[in-house]
Amino acid sequence: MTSAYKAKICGTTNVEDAEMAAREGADFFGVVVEVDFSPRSLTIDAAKPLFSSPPLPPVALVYNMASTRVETLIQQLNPFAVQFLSLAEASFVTYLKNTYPRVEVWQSVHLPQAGETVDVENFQKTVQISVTAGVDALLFDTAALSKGEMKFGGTGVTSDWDIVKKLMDSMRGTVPIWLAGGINPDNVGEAIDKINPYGIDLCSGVEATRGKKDAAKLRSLMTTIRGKGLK
Ligand SMILES: O=C(O)c1ccccc1NCC(=O)[C@H](O)[C@H](O)COP(=O)(O)O
Repeated sequence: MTSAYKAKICGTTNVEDAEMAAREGADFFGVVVEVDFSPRSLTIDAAKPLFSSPPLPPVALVYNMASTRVETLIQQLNPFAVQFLSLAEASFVTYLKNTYPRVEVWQSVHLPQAGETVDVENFQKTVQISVTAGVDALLFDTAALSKGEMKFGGTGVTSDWDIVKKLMDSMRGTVPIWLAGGINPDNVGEAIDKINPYGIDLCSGVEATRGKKDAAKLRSLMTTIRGKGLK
């Protein structure tokens, strides 16, 4: 039996944390690759040990990476999926799907933090373009300012879950939709109850220190996720 909700432990920087995520029952781990605004980012070379014999399907996250570099990443790391933090061109998504059929293409969509205005229609259009282009999954995350810089992920900040629900409900049944942004062991139950996503993606909410995961937080998170239903 597996949990009804998937869990992806992201911003993984070392093999020990990937193994810990697997032991605690997560389904995927994510590695941020060559993203300058992320303190958890690794170069392709530094990421190789995490991808060489992974304990879970590994996802490589990229932001505005040149298309040739994305192909180098795929050839050198052989990820389960490439997750675009910036909007991938529809033609590039189609090209990747045709050229590397075993690699999934995931697209992050960043909403402002809770309390800020959201152009829902515009988000719906963006998301529809990605789905039509053939992405395998969508991740609704939060973009937020930190120390004067806009960060597209790893913020530890939630977006407006009522708006996420509205967006998600309008896309339900197209591709799996993940919820990310400021989720932690204390609010994951409420997030699942409210949004009913395909899966939960999180990073800072299960860290002991920046870039290092915490076994107790991971266990607590996974206990709640598993308690939300079995299939
Ligand atoms: O972890 C980072 O530093 C990071 C930076 C830029 C993009 C993504 C990043 N992390 C990976 C993720 O996809 C996170 O799980 C997601 O953004 C949610 O992060 P958090 O709010 O910290 O749970």
